[in-house]
Amino acid sequence: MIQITGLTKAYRRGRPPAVLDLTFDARPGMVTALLGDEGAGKSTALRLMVELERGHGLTLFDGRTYRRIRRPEREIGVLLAAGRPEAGHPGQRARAHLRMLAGAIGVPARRADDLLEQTRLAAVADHRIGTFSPGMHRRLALAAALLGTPSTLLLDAPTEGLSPSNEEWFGAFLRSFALSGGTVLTTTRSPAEAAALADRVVTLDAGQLAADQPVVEFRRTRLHPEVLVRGPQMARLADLLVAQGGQVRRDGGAGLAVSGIDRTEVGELAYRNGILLHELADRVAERPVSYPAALPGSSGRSGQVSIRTPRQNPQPQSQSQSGRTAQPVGASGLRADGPGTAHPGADHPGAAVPGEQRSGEQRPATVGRPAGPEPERPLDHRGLQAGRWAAAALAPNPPAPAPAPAPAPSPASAEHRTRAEPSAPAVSVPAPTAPAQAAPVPPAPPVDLTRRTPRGASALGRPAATTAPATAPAPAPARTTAPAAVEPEPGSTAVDAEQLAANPTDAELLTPARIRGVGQRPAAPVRPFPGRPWSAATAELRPAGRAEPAERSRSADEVRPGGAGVVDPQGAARRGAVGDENGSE
Ligand SMILES: Nc1ncnc2c1ncn2[C@@H]1O[C@H](COP(=O)(O)OP(=O)(O)OP(=O)(O)O)[C@@H](O)[C@H]1O
Repeated sequence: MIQITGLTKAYRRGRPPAVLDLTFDARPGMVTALLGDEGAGKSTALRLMVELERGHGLTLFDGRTYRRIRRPEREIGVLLAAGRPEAGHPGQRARAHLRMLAGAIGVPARRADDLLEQTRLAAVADHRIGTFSPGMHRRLALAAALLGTPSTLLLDAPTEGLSPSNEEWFGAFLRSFALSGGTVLTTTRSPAEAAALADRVVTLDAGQLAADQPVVEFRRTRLHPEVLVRGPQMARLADLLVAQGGQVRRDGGAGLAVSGIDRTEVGELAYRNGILLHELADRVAERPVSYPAALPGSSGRSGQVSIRTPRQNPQPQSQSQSGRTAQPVGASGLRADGPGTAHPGADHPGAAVPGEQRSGEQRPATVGRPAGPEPERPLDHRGLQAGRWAAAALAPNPPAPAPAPAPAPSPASAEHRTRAEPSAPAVSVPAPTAPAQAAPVPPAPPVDLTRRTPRGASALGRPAATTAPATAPAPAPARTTAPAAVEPEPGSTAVDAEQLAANPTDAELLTPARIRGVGQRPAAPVRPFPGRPWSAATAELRPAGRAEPAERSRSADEVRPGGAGVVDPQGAARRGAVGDENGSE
């Protein structure tokens, strides 16, 4: 299961974002196509998901962010856009390349051979990658993505360069992968391809979600069949077709696109009238649409991300002091708030409706997506949501309202921190007895993760020194230091703050800075030769007679052998040798 929430990326200030507040799910057992024109933001979205790009938002793979997966190569197969990284070094042979990758991830070499068979590359397995066609590159890259036997595939334009027969093979492969329970998210520019490959089609327009539809709905609203006919006498044929009740429009110089009359009839009509045809074919055309109002069926899930505090968590099945029976919750600590849609954690039947505990009413607890086809939903106006998101990101933290007394969180909440296994059934939390003197705990506001965390603030978005209001008696665990509750915005995705408090790595991980990016600069300069005094290392690398004061701070580049401003003849010779080796391969 891939749960994508509020992905946003702006490459440059003042330019429209490449991806804005993108929120949708890709579910197991299904092929989900991310469809969009050139530059719609598909590749950027995929790169954000696997944290190759800095940005806002959150992507969970079976409840974990990419960097929290211990061995991602064994769980997620990634194929990025063609033209960026080629399948491998042009001088290397396909088999050797795949075996090398297999060794790197601890997979037996025979898996590489099997995948060469599966991807129809066995015949060219010992050819150099540099001699491969674009389609072969794609298949080799797909084989590499499959090496770790992943359960999830993220594929960027996987069919680019494939021949029609290999496209067919690839479609069948994706279908069988999904049927065996795998999750597939693949991008495409072609609506017809999306309709052919996918069970669900998510349409991106200029970086924003335009529609999220089951494929049947997509076909109905976005595609229509037509007949393409070409030849030298198209004007005459057009008159005949119109007389027969068909709709005809020009397609290129010597072509007609005909709807309302099937291919056989068009062919027969042309034959009876002695009209020569060069081409006669069925095709699927895209209906012209104006985004976003024309498209129904967006997921309705909001891109807002906020941390849910313990107070706002529905409690596990236990008798609280008030005598109410609380409902079991999902394992991942992430909930569905959005109208009619589930998101992180809410796939478990039994996930409780947020607000139940606040209102004190007993309501049916299940908010997971119902089995069977999804009901049609009104279009979610993304622009409005995005505007709210931007306003929230810019606004200062809202003042906390007065604290409201509430029952203490149950010890069963420790159970909730258990992560769900991929496609695991609902986690039914046992019903422990609530502590006899459960103290009321003041609730804390949800924190918008899309807002920058100020320096010195905790991962929950407020200074760690914030103290509990007087109404919160002891015992006071760290999380009870939160101020009063703020109603989460309907439709926001919530993260269990209790989970974050108990697991500092998670808390750290979910800070906006971490979600935004990777590759922060190290605080201290890197020493070129660990163990040696800094000044000695720099002196060794500096040309004779050009000594500098030892205390001068130098960047890692300056002191690295071969770095800028450094003479390192041995290093240069080594680099030359490597270059020759590569060239001669
Ligand atoms: N590294 C970058 N720096 C600046 N702008 C970028 C960068 N990468 C992508 N963009 C811009 O972001 C937008 C989305 O690009 P992206 O590659 O994600 O689109 P795409 O839908 O994958 O397109 P295509 O189908 O052509 O691959 C485009 O306007 C593109 O120009």
